[in-house]
Amino acid sequence: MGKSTNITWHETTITKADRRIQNGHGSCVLWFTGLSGSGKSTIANAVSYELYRLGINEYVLDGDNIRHGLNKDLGFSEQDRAENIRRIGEVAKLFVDSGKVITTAFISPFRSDRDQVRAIFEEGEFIEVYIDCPLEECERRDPKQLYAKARRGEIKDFTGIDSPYEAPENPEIVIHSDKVTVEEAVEQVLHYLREKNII
Ligand SMILES: Nc1ncnc2c1ncn2[C@@H]1O[C@H](COP(=O)(O)OS(=O)(=O)O)[C@@H](OP(=O)(O)O)[C@H]1O
Ligand SMILES: Nc1ncnc2c1ncn2[C@@H]1O[C@H](COP(=O)(O)OP(=O)(O)O)[C@@H](O)[C@H]1O
Repeated sequence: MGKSTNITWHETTITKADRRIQNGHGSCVLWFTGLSGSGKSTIANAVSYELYRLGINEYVLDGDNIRHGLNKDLGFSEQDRAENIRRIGEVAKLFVDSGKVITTAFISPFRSDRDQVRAIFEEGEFIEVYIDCPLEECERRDPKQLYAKARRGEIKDFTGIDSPYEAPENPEIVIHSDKVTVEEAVEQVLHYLREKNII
C-alpha cells in the first residue's frame, strides 16, 4: 500500500501510442534475468547496440549502474532485492511509456519479484529473457572475481552460492549463453521482436 493520499493520476497529452507512431516502432522491456556472469550485461548491451544501429529508440538499465545511484540505499537481502526490482520495474514502465525498447540486466533472482513487474505492464510489453548458463560456467568466467570472493566468504548472500536463484518457468526467450555466441543471442532477440511486430 502506498503512503501518499490525495493524489490524482494525470493523463499526459501525448500518449504512448502517439510516441510509438512518431518512432515508427513499438516499445517494450526486454527483462534479462540470470546468474552473475551468465552474460546479461554483455547480451543486453549487444542487443541495444544493434537496435541503435537500426535507428530504434533504445536504452539499457544495468544492475551495477542503478545500484550506484537510484538504488544505492539497497543491499542484497531478499527484501532489498525485492525493492530493487520493484523500483527498476517502475522505471522500466516509464521508459516503455516514453516509446523506447529497453533492456534491463538485473539478476532478479526471485520469481515473485519478476512476476510483480510483469503485472504492471500491458500484455506483450514485458519480455522475460532468461540467460540460462550453468553455475559452473559462470564461476569459471567470474568476470569480476565475485564468485572467488563469495567462496572465500568475503561476500555474503551471493546468488548461486548462499542465496537462491529461481529460474523463470515460462520466459518468452531462453538464451543458452554457454552454447551460443553473443551474435547468435542478439539475433534470437531481434527475431522475437520482429516476429511480434515490435520492430
Ligand atoms: N551478494 C551479491 N549477490 C549477487 N550479486 C552481487 C552481490 N554483491 C554484489 N553483487 C554485484 O551486484 C550485481 C547484481 O545486482 P542486481 O541489482 O542485478 O541484483 S538483484 O537483481 O537485486 O539480485 C552483480 O552484477 P552481475 O554480475 O552483472 O549480475 C554483482 O556484480
Ligand atoms: N555467449 C556468451 N554470451 C554472453 N557472455 C559471454 C558469452 N561467452 C562468454 N561470455 C563472457 O561472459 C561474461 C559475462 O559477463 P556479464 O555480461 O557481465 O554477465 P552478467 O551481466 O550476467 O553478470 C563476459 O566476460 C562475456 O565476455
